[in-house]
Amino acid sequence: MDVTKVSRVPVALTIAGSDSGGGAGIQADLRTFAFHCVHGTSAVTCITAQNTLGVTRVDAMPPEAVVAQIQAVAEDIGVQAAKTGMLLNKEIIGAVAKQVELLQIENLVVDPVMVSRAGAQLIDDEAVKILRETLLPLAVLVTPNRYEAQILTGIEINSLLEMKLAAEYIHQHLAVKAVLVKGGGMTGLERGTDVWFDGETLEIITTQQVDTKNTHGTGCTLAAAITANLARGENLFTAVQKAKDYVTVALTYALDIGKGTGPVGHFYPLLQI
Ligand SMILES: Nc1ncnc2c1ncn2[C@@H]1O[C@H](COP(=O)(O)OP(=O)(O)OP(=O)(O)O)[C@@H](O)[C@H]1O
Ligand SMILES: Cc1ncc(CO)c(N)n1
Repeated sequence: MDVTKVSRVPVALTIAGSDSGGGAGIQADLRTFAFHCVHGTSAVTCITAQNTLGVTRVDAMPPEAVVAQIQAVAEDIGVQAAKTGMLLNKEIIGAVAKQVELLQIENLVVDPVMVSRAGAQLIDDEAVKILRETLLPLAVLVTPNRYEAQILTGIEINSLLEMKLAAEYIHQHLAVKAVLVKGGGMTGLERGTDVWFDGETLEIITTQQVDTKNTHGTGCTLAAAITANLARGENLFTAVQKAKDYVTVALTYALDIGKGTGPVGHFYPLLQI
């Protein structure tokens, strides 16, 4: 039998927390990379005990362990694009930012995980400050949800207009190249509509609204799909548009598991083939 070797495969790195329930974090990211035929590598920042009902415990990794994982991947395998998710504390955020700079990791997507879907703040104010000062300036894109955009801007977001104002504010004041304010946490017509701003173009990115309660991991999945598309060489805006389409299909195939908010169906679109 002939042995076929894939000699060139794009590599993406996720720097994020583990979700024992398998719906968000590292688990969602690696499945999303795999769906996009991108080799997924990871640096685990924390271990969450989590299911569809919520998070019951979080254990942080030592920052040195996070650094060692990033270095092991970057120095040998190489990284075409990377994303950060739940970074948890200021020590891990600072250490990650330093490595991204040292190893010259380009195509960095920062999903600034700060608030749980239930509205609880996951990282303290000092960690938000370090994130703003050290990591955001290194990102090609930051993807806050409604609540994270509120924390980053101080603007209360209840409408599309306020999402636009927040996107403009984040670009102007936080030294990021581009921003996508996500609308999964909005109500009414804005639910599922995102706002993109790169300093020149403000775009409303929308697909059809999916009527499901099972939306766990949508944010991780979107950022991971953008990262995978960047690793494949897409330009940033196309990477975002394609990722938005992927999340919408994955939401359509969301899994009705557990008693709470189930995860999106990362591979279920394949069942159609
Ligand atoms: N019901 C829905 N219909 C269509 N798109 C949705 C829906 N809910 C979320 N989305 C989309 O999913 C993506 C993720 O946005 P969301 O605001 O849910 O992120 P998030 O709060 O960070 O997610 P999570 O914390 O659950 O991982 C966005 O593109 C958003 O528009
Ligand atoms: C580990 C982890 N990362 C990110 C999120 C946000 O969805 C979550 N719930 N858990």
